Amino acid sequence: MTTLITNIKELLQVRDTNVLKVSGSNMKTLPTIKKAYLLIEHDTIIEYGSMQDLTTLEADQVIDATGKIVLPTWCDSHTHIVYAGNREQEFVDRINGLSYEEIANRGGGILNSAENLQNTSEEDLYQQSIKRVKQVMKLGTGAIEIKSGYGLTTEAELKMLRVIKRIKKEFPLKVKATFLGAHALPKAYKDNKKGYLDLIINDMLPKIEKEHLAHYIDIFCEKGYFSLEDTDRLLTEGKKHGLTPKIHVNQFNAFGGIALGVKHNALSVDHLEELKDEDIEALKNSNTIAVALPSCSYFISIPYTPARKIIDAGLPLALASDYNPGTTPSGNMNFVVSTACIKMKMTPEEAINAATINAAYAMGISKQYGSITRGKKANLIITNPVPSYNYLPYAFGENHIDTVLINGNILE
Ligand SMILES: N=CN[C@@H](CCC(=O)O)C(=O)O
Ligand SMILES: [Zn+2]
Repeated sequence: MTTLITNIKELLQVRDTNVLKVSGSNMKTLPTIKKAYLLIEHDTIIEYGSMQDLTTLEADQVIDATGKIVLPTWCDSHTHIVYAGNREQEFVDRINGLSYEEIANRGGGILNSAENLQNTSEEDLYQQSIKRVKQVMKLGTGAIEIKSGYGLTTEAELKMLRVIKRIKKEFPLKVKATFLGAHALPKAYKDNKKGYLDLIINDMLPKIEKEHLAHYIDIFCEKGYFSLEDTDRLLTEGKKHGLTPKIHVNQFNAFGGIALGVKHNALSVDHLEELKDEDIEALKNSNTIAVALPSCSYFISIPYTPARKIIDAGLPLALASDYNPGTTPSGNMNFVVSTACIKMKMTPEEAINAATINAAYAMGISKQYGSITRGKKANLIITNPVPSYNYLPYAFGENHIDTVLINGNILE
């Protein structure tokens, strides 16, 4: 099966195979081809170029993209899209004056979602979660990382990871699974953090490895959750089971978690709403990418990750949704890109780079996803007719997507 897209107003993010992420001032450049075509064979991009160089219109399917922009689908490298129920009551509680921390201290927050999930069957959890997966695919997400972390018992963590595995099997988008057993201290271990970490290390990790349930290991390295010492121990143990670190860090407090992540060769350090100069220094000359989650800052009114400081220091930055029931009940990457431009002063070029090629890097898939490159997966967004790509983040809140293709197939 071949698909030819013709008359593309502008084809965005055209890259050579060897570009796996872009850093610093290079993020300001978004390579494009105006008046372009793109040819897909089965699930793969095989050719593209200027319309004037197109020699044949022969293909099983031709899509005329006159006036439209084509770009790679979003890669969402940080989500908690598998969860049960919602936390709309906490949303109202926060409007009425309670903070995220106060709600958590009352047994709400992550523990609230964990209780709900523990009482939800695997089938029900799957059904609730795939509604959101279908939604984000329509919004242009073609690859997604999904974390566990609302189970907090061996049984419930494995349930979450099996649901993620099933999503991976049943849906065409690329899925990477992350084990986040150390998301919060469950009630049963309120005064026994060591006991809970022992449970994760001695019981959960071997089972996860045996069933091949995760690629990455995460921990909420934060005051009131898990310390540097806990993080060091868990990441060391996780790596023994073949899991690469990707950690939640510097969301509310900066106390050295980024340097620790870099020490463990973490693929990404995520959140970074609080950032010190030494954190920036720690990231320099590392393979670890910073991931910002602007929808989380928006929803719970915390500072935005200082993107300018990160990029202007020559570092790469990725953007992700953080889709979860507590701090970000939205997986809309179009909103993430707009918000990064509006609130974090990222240029449209930087934001699109951050949500495609750099986001693919942050989930370890940039060899196959995140740019328009011969041989990469044909995961594409075709927009409605728009004046330019600047219009996409500019006219925020409006759906600019006409068609999404995943593995070369039009999403119905
Ligand atoms: N900060 C830790 N984890 C999630 C939120 C968890 C929750 O409140 O349910 C996050 O990334 O924002
Ligand atoms: Zn998160």
